[in-house]
Amino acid sequence: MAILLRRIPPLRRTTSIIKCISNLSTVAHAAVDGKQPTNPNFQTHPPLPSSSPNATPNPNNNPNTTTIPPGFHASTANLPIFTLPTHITPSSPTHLTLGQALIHAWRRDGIIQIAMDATQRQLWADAHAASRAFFRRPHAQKAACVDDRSYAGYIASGEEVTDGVADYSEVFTVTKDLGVGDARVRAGWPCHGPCPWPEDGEGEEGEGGMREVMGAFKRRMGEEGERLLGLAELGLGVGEGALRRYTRDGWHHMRVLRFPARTATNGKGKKGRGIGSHTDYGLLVIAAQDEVGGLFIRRPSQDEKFANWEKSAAGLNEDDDSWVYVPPVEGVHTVILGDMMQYLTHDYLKATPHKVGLNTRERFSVAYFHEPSFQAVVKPLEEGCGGLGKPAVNDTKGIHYGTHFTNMFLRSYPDRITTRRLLAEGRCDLLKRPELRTIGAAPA
Ligand SMILES: O=C(O)CCC(=O)C(=O)O
Ligand SMILES: [Fe+2]
Repeated sequence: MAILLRRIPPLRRTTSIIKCISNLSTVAHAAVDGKQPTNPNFQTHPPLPSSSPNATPNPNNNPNTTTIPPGFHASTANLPIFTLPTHITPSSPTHLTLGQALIHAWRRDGIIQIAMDATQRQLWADAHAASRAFFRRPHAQKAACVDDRSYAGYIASGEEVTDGVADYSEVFTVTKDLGVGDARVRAGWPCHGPCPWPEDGEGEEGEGGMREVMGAFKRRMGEEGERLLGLAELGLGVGEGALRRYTRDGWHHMRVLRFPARTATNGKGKKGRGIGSHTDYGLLVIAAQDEVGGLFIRRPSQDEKFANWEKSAAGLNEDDDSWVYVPPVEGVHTVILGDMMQYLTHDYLKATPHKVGLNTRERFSVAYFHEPSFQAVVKPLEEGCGGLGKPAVNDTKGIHYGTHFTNMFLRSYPDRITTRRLLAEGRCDLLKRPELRTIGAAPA
């Protein structure tokens, strides 16, 4: 189906200062924006095809401003919904056009929506139910789900810190589930260890438990992540595998999140703030949210410069008015970009700053992070690839993803047992070892 080329609806005002932006076509968008995000170092990317395969306008067509959390002033996004093919064929003109449309949408909006298929809808329903059941457990049971080698497991409301302020999110993090016998765990690799599932030690067989449900959800998200990267390679014109070479043995992880109602917090954070403004670390963040609403993003802008791997982008512009509210749309995943995508593409695709506000009711979401391997040294894509042109910085050293991930988790969880053990045992030094830099590292 085609993206409809239509006139932008007039800006509508609701009781609060909510602007309605239609993102249904490049032409319409340019009318709002007046400009496409550009980097003077790069050639202009081909324009978004006016009719793009596999993209439908949001059937709501009226962006749902009614779910915006109280106290927030923001535009409301009305994003097209893309449908992904089951397999990517690099020689397919249709897939090329779709890849270009995705790249354009990310550069324009900072976020895209992907239609869930029937299996994904079921997996999300199961994950949502398992999440509700987990967070309903007594605090002592949840708090027991920690491990001092990995960052997997429970994070209480107020335990995570973004830009020095406690987040009200309550989280169950899923990282690669590695037993204590695993060679990497035995060698003390930072962040490597078991995932402490709530059903462990409860004598259940595990069927239908959190491990199984979240595992199935995560695997399916992983397939979607690979398809999206395949399409992104086509859309960027960077050659098959230019992005996916990093995701072999990817350090994919997931955050299962609950946000309390704004009136039901424990007082450790800031009123109405669920998670502060931040960018995430890797390539893609694929997320599902329930019907409550709370996610805000910032669209890419030439005026906003940040590089989270050099200097924390957390808290950036958190309280200004230029945020875009992403209303929940049933049956879609949203996909935003992470730091490594920004670095790889020399800022052509920027990491998407986002934050979460607390609503009048509790909210549940799951964010899946499609990442490079922990051992990957990520290098900017080569000069001359597709529309990328000349890198802004001649950077040949690259970024070791495992180090970036570890730094981000040390910063977010200063008091966690995992952080204390990691620092006490001086295990960050291991991150420099050649066996932790086996993908994309310069030959010794
Ligand atoms: O809840 C959401 O929609 C986003 C959560 C998020 O930003 C995160 O977990 O990093
Ligand atoms: Fe995030």
